[in-house]
Amino acid sequence: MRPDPRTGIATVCLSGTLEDKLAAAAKAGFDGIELFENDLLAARPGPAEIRKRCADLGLSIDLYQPFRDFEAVPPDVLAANLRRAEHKFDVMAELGVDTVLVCSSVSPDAIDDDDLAAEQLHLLASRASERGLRIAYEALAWGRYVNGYEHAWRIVRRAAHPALGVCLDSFHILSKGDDPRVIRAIPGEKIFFLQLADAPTLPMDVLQWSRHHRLFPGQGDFDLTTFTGHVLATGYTGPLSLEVFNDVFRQADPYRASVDAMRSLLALKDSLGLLDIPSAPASQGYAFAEIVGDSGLAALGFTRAGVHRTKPVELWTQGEARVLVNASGEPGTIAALGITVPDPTAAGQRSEGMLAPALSRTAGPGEAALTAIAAPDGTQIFFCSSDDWIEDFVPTGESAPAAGITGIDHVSLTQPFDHFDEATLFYRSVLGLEPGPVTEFAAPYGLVRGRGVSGSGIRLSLDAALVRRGDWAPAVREPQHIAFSCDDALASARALRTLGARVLEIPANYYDDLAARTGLAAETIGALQECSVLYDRDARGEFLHFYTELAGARVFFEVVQRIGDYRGFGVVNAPVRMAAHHDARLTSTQH
Ligand SMILES: O=C(O)c1ccc(O)c(O)c1
Ligand SMILES: [Mg+2]
Repeated sequence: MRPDPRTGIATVCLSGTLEDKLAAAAKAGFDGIELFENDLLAARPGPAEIRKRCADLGLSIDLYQPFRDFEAVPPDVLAANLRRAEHKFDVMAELGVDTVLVCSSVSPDAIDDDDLAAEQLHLLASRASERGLRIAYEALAWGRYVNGYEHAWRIVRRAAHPALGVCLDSFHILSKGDDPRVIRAIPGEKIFFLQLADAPTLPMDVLQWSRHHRLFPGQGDFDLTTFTGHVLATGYTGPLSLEVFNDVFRQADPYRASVDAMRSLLALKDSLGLLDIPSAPASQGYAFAEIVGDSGLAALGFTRAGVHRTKPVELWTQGEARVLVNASGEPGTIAALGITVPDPTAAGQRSEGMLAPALSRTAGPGEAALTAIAAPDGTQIFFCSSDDWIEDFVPTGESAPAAGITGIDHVSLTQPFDHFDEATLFYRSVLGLEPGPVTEFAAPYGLVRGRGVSGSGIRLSLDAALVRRGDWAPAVREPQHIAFSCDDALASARALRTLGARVLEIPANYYDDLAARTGLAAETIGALQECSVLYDRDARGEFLHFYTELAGARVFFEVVQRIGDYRGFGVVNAPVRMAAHHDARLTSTQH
């Protein structure tokens, strides 16, 4: 195995005072930091004291940043810039940091002349090296003349000073679509620093994109595994350091954000084969989903198959679908998911390696001891091997008429907006689920962002309200739901009605539009409408689905039929579903 690179995080990623940021980064296990100048300027302790604070916390200060608008300027500006630099060098000496990031100029004073830039950077590097310091030159994607890393490297090569190298920042390189393979042509010892950031693909101004929408690796659309692989292939031995400007992270609890950040580097290292932990479990699907409170599952054709030996929990089954109904806990929530994996111990070790909080469980004598972890939204995830856990339930011998439900298709978990990206990365890194595309839609009370994460037998749909809501929107959290699979949605909808289930009624307007949109035969539309079944299709197949009204305070059920290889979740229909649920909620509270 290759040597394990050190980890770093820029203080600009985190919220709070500099002291808060340092404490959080150290507690999350980072080896070092990039000290962002503004964080130093606003701090009460002086540079020497900060140096000591970092040393006490076991953090090295790996980079001082940024130094702006230095190169390729007229002589009078150069003199002022060198004066400015000497002052920074004094501060760096006190801090005990040896590398300063110089980002490419955005100044109107700058001149489009690589020779001049090289000459002046050479001068700066000589001044730095007299004091044992180094200059890492970074091309900002919006630099006035230098805005690509190959250009920055050409200038560094031309300057030919041992104290001058490049700083590579994945955002500036990948946001512009530059080819990262050329990195391999740079000698590792000339890469003085590596900054890592992911981002969603957004067709917008690159400066705004960079300053507000960066994400930790694995949360966005960039391929950071390949990118980092190129950098490590050069022999680069510096830290993998995160530089993520993100409005949400900058308001978040800095420790929680630091753990999320550290998880992103662990997952990145894992994807590069640099981590010695078990790989993500090859799950075989849902063992169970657990809800709290009265569920109305009987009307869905479920049988109360067992009662737990020691806990107030019932096992309800239909086909391969198994739902645990827990009488204790916060009513109307999805409390837990059970996932069948080949090796629960290995899955637990991986979870621990990815910083997932382990839950301690009390198993009675002879009961299955399940490995459990907590997802960011508090949902408990149990790793089950085979179906041993079912032995914990005493069979009731009851049986009830079924409604064609065959299993659990997916579970939809509503996320607090601020933890949406954290949740995606959590499921990706801990369970190996692959995120699908991000979708956004206008729901009755605002925009909602949704994203599916799925892999071997497990599908989760995550969604979050896009902006914080004011007084107008109802003060309820969006409900969560379990979607069951079936082979014939129309037949199941009819069976459920017969059993007395409250199927969510869909307005006629929806079916008018559906006819126009799909060209489905009138009889088909009529049957869908009669059963309040919604419809979607993609290039791979079709999707028929319907919903129940809210069963508890925050839980409802969906029944879905996938035809062909349809991979989505019927997101186009979500606004209609949400409006219908809201209607149903109003109607039930008025009665
Ligand atoms: O947005 C900026 O100004 C900025 C500063 C320093 C960096 O390393 C960077 O990538 C961007
Ligand atoms: Mg940068």
